[in-house]
Amino acid sequence: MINIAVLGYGTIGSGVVEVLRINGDSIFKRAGDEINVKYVLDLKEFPGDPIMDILVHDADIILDDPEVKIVVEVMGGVEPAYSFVKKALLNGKSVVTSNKELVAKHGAELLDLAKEKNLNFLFEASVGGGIPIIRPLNQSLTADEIVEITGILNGTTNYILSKMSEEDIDFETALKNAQALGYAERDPSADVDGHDACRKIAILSSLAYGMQVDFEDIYTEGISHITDIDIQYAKALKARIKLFASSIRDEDESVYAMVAPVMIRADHPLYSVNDVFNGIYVKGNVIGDVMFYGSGAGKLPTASAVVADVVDAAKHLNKNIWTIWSSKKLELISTDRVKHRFLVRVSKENNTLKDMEALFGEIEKVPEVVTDELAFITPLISEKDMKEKKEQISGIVGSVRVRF
Ligand SMILES: NC(=O)C1=CN([C@@H]2O[C@H](COP(=O)(O)OP(=O)(O)OC[C@H]3O[C@@H](n4cnc5c(N)ncnc54)[C@H](OP(=O)(O)O)[C@@H]3O)[C@@H](O)[C@H]2O)C=CC1
Ligand SMILES: N[C@@H](CC=O)C(=O)O
Repeated sequence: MINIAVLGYGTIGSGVVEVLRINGDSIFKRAGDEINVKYVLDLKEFPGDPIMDILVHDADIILDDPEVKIVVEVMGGVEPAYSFVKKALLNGKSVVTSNKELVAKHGAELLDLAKEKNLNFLFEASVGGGIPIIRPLNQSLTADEIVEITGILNGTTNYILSKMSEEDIDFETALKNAQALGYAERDPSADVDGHDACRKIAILSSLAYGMQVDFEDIYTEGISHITDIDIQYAKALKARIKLFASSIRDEDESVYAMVAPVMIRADHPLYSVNDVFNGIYVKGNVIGDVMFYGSGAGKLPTASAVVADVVDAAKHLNKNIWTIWSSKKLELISTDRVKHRFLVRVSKENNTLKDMEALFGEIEKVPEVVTDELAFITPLISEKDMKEKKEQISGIVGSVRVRF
C-alpha cells in the first residue's frame, strides 16, 4: 500500500479523492499497489464527508509522517504551497501538483531538488487540465527540436468567448458560470487578464527549450477588452476570437512568446476548440505538426491528470524521472518585430477610410457592424509599427490580431 496525502480539498482535491474511489481497482493494477489517501489537509471542515476521518489542519502532520510517500498539492498559490512542497521533497516524499503558479515560479528548483533526492516532482495537470502535454514533451517528443507551441491554454476564457459568440451570453454572466463550474482561478482576473495562460506557456516553453522562461518576460494581453461588438465583427468575417498563447523559436535559436486574443477562421486547427476545451499545437523540426485536445479545466478531467501523476510517482518511488528544465534563464526576444494583420475599429467622426489607407497602405474593408464606426483589416504589420500607428489615430475604438 502506498500512502499519499492531498493538500487542499477544493475542486481538484475533492476530484482526486473521487477519481481514486471510482477507479481504485484499475489504478491499483496500473500503479502495482493500492493507493491509500492517508490524510487530507484543508482549512475548513467538511461535515458529513467521509474525508472528515482523515482531515487535518496542520501540514506538518503530513510532512513529518514517514509513511506518506507522495504529497498531492492542489491548494493553489505560491505560499504556503512552495514551503509545503519543498519540505515534502526534503523529507523524502515525491510531489504531484496542479499549481501552475508554483510550477512557473519554482519549477526548475523543485525539479532539481527532486532529482537530488531521487524523488519526483510531477505537474501534468498544471497545463491543459486533463490533456497529456507535459509527459509528451518530456518523454515522447524527445527526438525533436521544438520550434513552436501555440495553444488555447485557458479553459475559462475559452468558455467565456465561446458563450459570448455562440449563445450571445454577456461576459459577466459567462464568467460567473465558469466560476460556478469550478473552471476559474480563485482570483478570476488571472484567467481574464491572460496571466494563467502566460504561466502555462512559460512552463511549456521551459520544458521545450530546457531553460527557465520567466513568465514575467512574456507579452500578455487578456480578453477583458473584447466586447460583444468585437464578437459581431468576428462573426461578420466568419471568424472566432480565441486567446492564444504562443512560443516560437526562430532559426537563429531566438525565442519569443506572447499571449493575446486572435481572430481565426475555420481553416485554423484551433478554430473548433470551444467551451472549456483546450487545444495545443506543437511543431517539431522532425515530426512536424502534433495536436493535443481535451478538457482544459474542471474537477474530474484535471483530477485525472493529477492521479495519473500519482500512479507515475508510485511506479517510480525511488527513481527520478529526468526532466530537462535548467534554472539557466532563456532571454526572450521582444515581440516588437512579430507581424500580424489587425482588425481595427475607428470612429467615423474622426476618420475616413482614405486616412486609414494613407496610414496603413492597402487595407481590407470589413462589413459594417456599428453605424458610427469604420472597421478594416491592416496588411501584415509589426507589433512595434502597429503600436506607433495606433497612437496617431484619434478615435480608435479597438483592435484585434487576425490570423487569416
Ligand atoms: N479548477 C480547475 O479547473 C483547475 C485548477 N488548477 C489548479 O489547481 C489548484 C487548485 O485549484 P482548485 O481546486 O480549483 O482550487 P480551490 O480553491 O477550489 O481549492 C483549493 C483548496 O485548498 C484549500 N487551501 C488553500 N490554502 C490552504 C492552506 N494553506 N492549507 C490548507 N488548505 C488550503 C482551500 O481552502 P479555502 O477555500 O478555505 O481557502 C480550498 O479548499 C490551483 O493551483 C489551480 O490553479 C489546475 C487545473 C485546473
Ligand atoms: N482557471 C484555469 C484552470 C485550469 O488550469 C483555466 O480556466 O484554464
